[in-house]
Amino acid sequence: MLTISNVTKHYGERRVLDEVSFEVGRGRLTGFVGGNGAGKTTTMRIILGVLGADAGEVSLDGSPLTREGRRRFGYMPEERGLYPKMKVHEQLVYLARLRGMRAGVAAAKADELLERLELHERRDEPIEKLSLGNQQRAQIAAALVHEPEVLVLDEPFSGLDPMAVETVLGVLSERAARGVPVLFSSHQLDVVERLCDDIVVIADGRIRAAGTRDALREANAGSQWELQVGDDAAWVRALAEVDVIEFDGGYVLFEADAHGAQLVLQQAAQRGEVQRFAPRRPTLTEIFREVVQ
Ligand SMILES: Nc1ncnc2c1ncn2[C@@H]1O[C@H](COP(=O)(O)OP(=O)(O)OP(=O)(O)O)[C@@H](O)[C@H]1O
Repeated sequence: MLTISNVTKHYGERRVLDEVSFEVGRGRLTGFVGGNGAGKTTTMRIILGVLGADAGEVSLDGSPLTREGRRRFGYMPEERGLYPKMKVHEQLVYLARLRGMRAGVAAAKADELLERLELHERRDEPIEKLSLGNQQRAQIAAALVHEPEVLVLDEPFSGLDPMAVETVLGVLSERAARGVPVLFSSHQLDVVERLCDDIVVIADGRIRAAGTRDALREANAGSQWELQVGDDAAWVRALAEVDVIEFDGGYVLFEADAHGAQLVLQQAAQRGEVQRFAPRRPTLTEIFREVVQ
């Protein structure tokens, strides 16, 4: 497990990270979300050791990270930075070799990844000749080619079309399934919500929420409820204890306290078949709005 403990960072007088703590579990995809300037890139750079923290610690399985340990990390930086004139495959092999991989293994890994990321036909083209989406895939390949033990990716999905998002997600999920902690930042909350096991929300340099997706949705569930009955549910609108938000035939979304919700359930059961009754879980976008305020 990758553990970030009480990391604080200042730029001049400005505190851009304030006691940031969270964990990235093995075998899990963890989404790191926050608005522009929230502190995601700074945190990731500190994890990678590219930037020093003023205070706090990053450890892997309980041991503080060393320079040597970080060589086994895979990082896709925000500023990207492959060599524009170097051919895709050649570049991947070069990067893998820098991390100590033998030439033959590096070449095989590069081919395998290019195949997997559907970039194989471009293997001998210089990076600068690729479309932006394909450059992005090459960047992802560069972060993965040396079989890293930990993966940290800054906005890996930005600029990818929906098919490419699925392809990249497949590759990252495979790595996670092999026990690699995977942390990636994203502005695309719908993508994070769909893809991630765990979510970390940062705003103004402070962690506002962290945990499994389901636990976050549970914890931030308000007082909204959903009812689906076999017959018409118009009667719910007449109850004083309830505010109906949405109504469509047998479906009602309403707001009520626990007592009001029980009343609705009892009446629904007396009237006929209850097909579904549950608190409504908020979407990640709603949670995000709530916790960053
Ligand atoms: N080198 C620097 N010198 C001074 N301030 C910096 C520097 N790098 C980042 N900052 C500031 O630190 C804060 C956090 O920036 P950071 O890049 O970590 O945010 P982010 O969450 O990655 O944002 P984005 O989603 O826009 O990339 C911002 O207010 C930014 O202006």
